[in-house]
Amino acid sequence: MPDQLRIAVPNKGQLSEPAGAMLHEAGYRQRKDSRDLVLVDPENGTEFFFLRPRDIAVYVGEGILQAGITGRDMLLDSGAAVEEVLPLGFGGSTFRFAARGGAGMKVEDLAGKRIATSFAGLLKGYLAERGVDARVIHLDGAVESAIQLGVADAVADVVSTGTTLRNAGLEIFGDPILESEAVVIRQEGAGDDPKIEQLLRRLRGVLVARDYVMMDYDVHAERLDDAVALTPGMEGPTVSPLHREGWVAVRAMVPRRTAQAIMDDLWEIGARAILVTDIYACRL
Ligand SMILES: Nc1ncnc2c1ncn2[C@@H]1O[C@H](COP(=O)(O)OP(=O)(O)OP(=O)(O)O)[C@@H](O)[C@H]1O
Ligand SMILES: O=P(O)(O)OC[C@H]1O[C@H](OP(=O)(O)OP(=O)(O)O)[C@H](O)[C@@H]1O
Ligand SMILES: [Mg+2]
Repeated sequence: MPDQLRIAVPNKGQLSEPAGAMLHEAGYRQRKDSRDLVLVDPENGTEFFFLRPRDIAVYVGEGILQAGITGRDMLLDSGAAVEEVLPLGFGGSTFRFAARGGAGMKVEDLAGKRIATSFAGLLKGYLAERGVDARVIHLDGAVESAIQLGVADAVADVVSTGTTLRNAGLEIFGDPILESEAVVIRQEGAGDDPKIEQLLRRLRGVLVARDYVMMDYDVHAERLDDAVALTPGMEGPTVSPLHREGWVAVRAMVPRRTAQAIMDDLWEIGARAILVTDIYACRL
């Protein structure tokens, strides 16, 4: 079926489960068995290919698959002809330098040193941009052992909580090399594709449904302007008359993160019957 949309999804690792969950929330079928390599979703005219996150940019860059989900760090490391089209808000990490604890190493000290990493392309690009002449030692993983074992003087690695580096007796130094998260990628310069646009609209809908809640409340009409200032909504809140004289009902989307604080403020201006509900899905 030539007009099927073909999408690459991480088959394992940190991005696999959250990527599957997000696609599921966006209305796509997801695999039941984590060993499945392909999943056909005929209702949505889409095929999902489960691949190593590191390889996804290659498949998309070669034009074999029309879009993929991978980490921004992996996309930049690959050097493939792909572009980021939508950040997805999970798989967040930073890519950082680290050295032996107490060594007090600085980025300027890296000249002439050996730096171990699994992201050689990304690191070489960063060093070249800053004119730092260091030797990059490319390892497949477990980079945090490289200093202890004497193969490198510093490492550049993925950091989330920092526990892995700390446990290896290493200390972060310098500014973050990169802030990464899971992203949707497409081939560079690929033209408009209505099926991709639909996928992106669905995923944006999931992001909004995760980040926002629906708030309903009643307030005296005299305080409506103050209330609207607290809950401006997307295009302005819906305001409906209430049977009770002088009162109105208001409905607006608000950020989930600040919902409790907004309820406190609404209460202060006399709003009552304040209700918050989840948004199951949306298209803005
Ligand atoms: N602890 C973490 N927390 C959040 N995101 C992470 C973490 N570790 C890695 N990532 C991100 O997840 C993406 C994929 O990394 P992952 O570690 O799953 O792949 P990998 O290292 O190639 O696979 P494996 O760990 O199975 O060898 C990268 O973009 C990375 O930034
Ligand atoms: O800062 P932290 O919270 O400790 O997380 C960072 C670690 O997580 C990832 O490892 P992963 O579990 O993917 O194992 P890997 O080394 O096999 O990639 C990454 O490669 C770091 O080593
Ligand atoms: Mg890993």
